[in-house]
Amino acid sequence: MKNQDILWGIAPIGWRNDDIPEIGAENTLQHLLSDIVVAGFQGTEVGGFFPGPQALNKELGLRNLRVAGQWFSSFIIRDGMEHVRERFHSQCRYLQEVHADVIVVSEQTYSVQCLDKNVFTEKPHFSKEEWESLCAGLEELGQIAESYGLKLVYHHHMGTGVQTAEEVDRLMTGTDPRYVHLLYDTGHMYVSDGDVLSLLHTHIDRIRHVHFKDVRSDVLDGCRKDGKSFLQSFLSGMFTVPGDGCIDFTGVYAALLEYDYKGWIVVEAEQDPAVAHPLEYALKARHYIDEALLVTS
Ligand SMILES: O=C1C[C@@H](O)[C@H](O)[C@@H](O)C1=O
Ligand SMILES: [Co+2]
Repeated sequence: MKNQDILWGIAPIGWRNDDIPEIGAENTLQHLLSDIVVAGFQGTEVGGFFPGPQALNKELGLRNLRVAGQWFSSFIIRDGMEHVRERFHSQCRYLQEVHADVIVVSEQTYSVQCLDKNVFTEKPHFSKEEWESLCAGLEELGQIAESYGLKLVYHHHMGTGVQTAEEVDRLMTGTDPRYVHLLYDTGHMYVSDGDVLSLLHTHIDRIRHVHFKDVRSDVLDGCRKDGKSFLQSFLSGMFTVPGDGCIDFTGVYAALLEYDYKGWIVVEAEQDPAVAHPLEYALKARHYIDEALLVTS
């Protein structure tokens, strides 16, 4: 059964968001992890508020949960590798101790992800030299990750220099497939390019981690029209859980199975937890996965 090669997770981002740490701050680790068990997921990703490895392993073990990975903001272009390496080693060490599979890297040089700028028109573009240093730096980080038993998966992201399918192509072409893998995030690709399947078909050989994020198209249109920032857009409800928006996840999931994808699919839907009840949305996602994806595969 191909389904068994896939682990289903849900990210803490619906409960608490590292991009705006004050929202959902009342949600404790124990609360989050217990909600994840109630909703029937096998694991999660590490949030900024998570404790050290010993305390985290204890809470995970009590609930039979696993950690898939954690986000790492790199500034290879802005700061150079000498400033990135040590921080990367330290995060890999942590992830190894909590038995994670991937480290999720996003180059944040010139990023408008957390700035009050129009995310639809003000994304950065890297020069030829910047692309070269980014690709070389990521290859080095990928080798470091391997030495800790982790895969470096690159996260294409709205408002950054690696956002569009064309930019992902450039990154994949410029890096060694042994060390630099790809995280496929449906929500970011839909908002950026309006199409989620092309990237999947083109780069399936590099995809080692998946984020299932859905998009409310009416909210997206409004945010685009109003020139909202990334943070304003998600607070307005641009993203939601799979099955609740406009992306056809049946096609995406069928393609992943067809290509024999093995690894995590993590539901990742950042919304304001004061508006979208995190457990309610986690259950909604689980119901959709069970009824629309798993029954037909
Ligand atoms: O994987 C992710 C991590 C978040 O920090 C980010 O802002 C979100 O959009 C995402 O896709
Ligand atoms: Co993501």
